Amino acid sequence: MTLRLPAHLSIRNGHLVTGKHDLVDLAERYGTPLYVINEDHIVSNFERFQSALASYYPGVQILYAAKANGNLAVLRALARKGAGADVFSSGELTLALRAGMKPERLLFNGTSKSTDDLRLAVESGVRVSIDSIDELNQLSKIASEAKKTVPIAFRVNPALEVPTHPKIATGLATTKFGIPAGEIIAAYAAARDAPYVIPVGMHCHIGSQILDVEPFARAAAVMADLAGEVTALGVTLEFIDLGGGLGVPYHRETDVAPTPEEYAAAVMPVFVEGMMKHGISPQLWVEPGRWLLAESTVLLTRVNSVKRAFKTFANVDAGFNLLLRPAMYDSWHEVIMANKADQPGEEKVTVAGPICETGDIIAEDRLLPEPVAGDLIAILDTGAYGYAMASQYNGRPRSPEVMVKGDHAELVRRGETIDDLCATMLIPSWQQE
Ligand SMILES: Cc1ncc(COP(=O)(O)O)c(C=O)c1O
Ligand SMILES: N[C@@H](CCCC[NH3+])C(=O)O
Repeated sequence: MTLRLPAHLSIRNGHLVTGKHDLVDLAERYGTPLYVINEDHIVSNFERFQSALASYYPGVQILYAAKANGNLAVLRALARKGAGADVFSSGELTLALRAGMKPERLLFNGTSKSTDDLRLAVESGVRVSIDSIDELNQLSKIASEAKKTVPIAFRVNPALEVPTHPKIATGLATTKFGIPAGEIIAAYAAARDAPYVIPVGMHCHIGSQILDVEPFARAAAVMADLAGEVTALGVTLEFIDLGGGLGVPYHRETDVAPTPEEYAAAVMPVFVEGMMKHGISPQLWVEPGRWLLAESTVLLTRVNSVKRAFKTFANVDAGFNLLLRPAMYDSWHEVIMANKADQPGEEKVTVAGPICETGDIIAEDRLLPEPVAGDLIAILDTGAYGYAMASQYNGRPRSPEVMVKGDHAELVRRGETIDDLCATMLIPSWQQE
């Protein structure tokens, strides 16, 4: 089996290597489990995504979906290239600002923002994507008290079916996301009349891990039509945000994933024609997360023991505490024996995590070199929604993250310790005698 490896990975002296860095050496140096992020790969993905779109339309702004991995080093790598961010909480908003992103390039998304969230949005000068009329009224009140005008967008629910896992399809009529397209004009009219908010944008996001470009083109058409209607209402749209969602080929042998160029070729003519038809030229914003990050990162995990019982289990030190996707969405991640990367697969191996749950299986029945305790397994394509969804379940401190760039390799998040597990806990007074 020859896998199509992500561009930053190669095999040298039998070891899996990212850029110039031997992953077996990095695991020795930093211990396992360990996330290893390749910054060069992220930056080159960013540049490629941006130029694919910019070749059709001048005002393109990429807002990285910070939920994919909110590490400051990742945000900063992208901020230095001019990225903004889609932020979905006060935490993500603050991280993006601390990473150096400009407030006017941040869109504060979310279906359920608290009063504190809305206050922070007003204070920090970001754009806010509003998800209901109730939220519009709350924001208007808070902004009026602060006497500060807030630029807003509405999140449109375009009622589109998309081919992806039902848990990550966000543009269906029945999901919790957005305002139905049929009610959007009334929402802009309300915003136009509400004090201290100014409608300047329109937002949608139809779902994630979408491997077909056609739904994105349909969403662009819906948005262009609505933009025409909103403009007729007297609103000046400064941006239209088509969200993220472009998928990656997790099944590296079989998945056919659209490139950013194919995405652009499907979406941009629809978008550009719509803008010309309505005589407007807002910026185009997009919010990729997975496409920028997924392939940049491997999760290294050590084999603690091997058990041959019914099937061959390689019991490793990373489970769904560190990579939830297989347990949550039955997701597929390729696994490679990083210390035997040039050896052929000989045995069907099930890579099982250390968590006390039957579902804690990272990869099932994969042809790998015969495993022994001490082997190092690399789980590929774990840069998006990997560490970001990690937990301390089963009393397991979260792993470190290392970033590599050219010759450099440095920790960008230290590993938690067992003391960290207790650090936020308090013993109640009645237990202290
Ligand atoms: C509002 C919003 N924007 C962008 C994204 C990023 O999606 P993806 O990582 O699939 O590009 C998401 C996640 O699905 C999202 O909810
Ligand atoms: N967490 C999901 C993606 C969610 C996208 C956010 N709306 C995944 O791992 O695939």
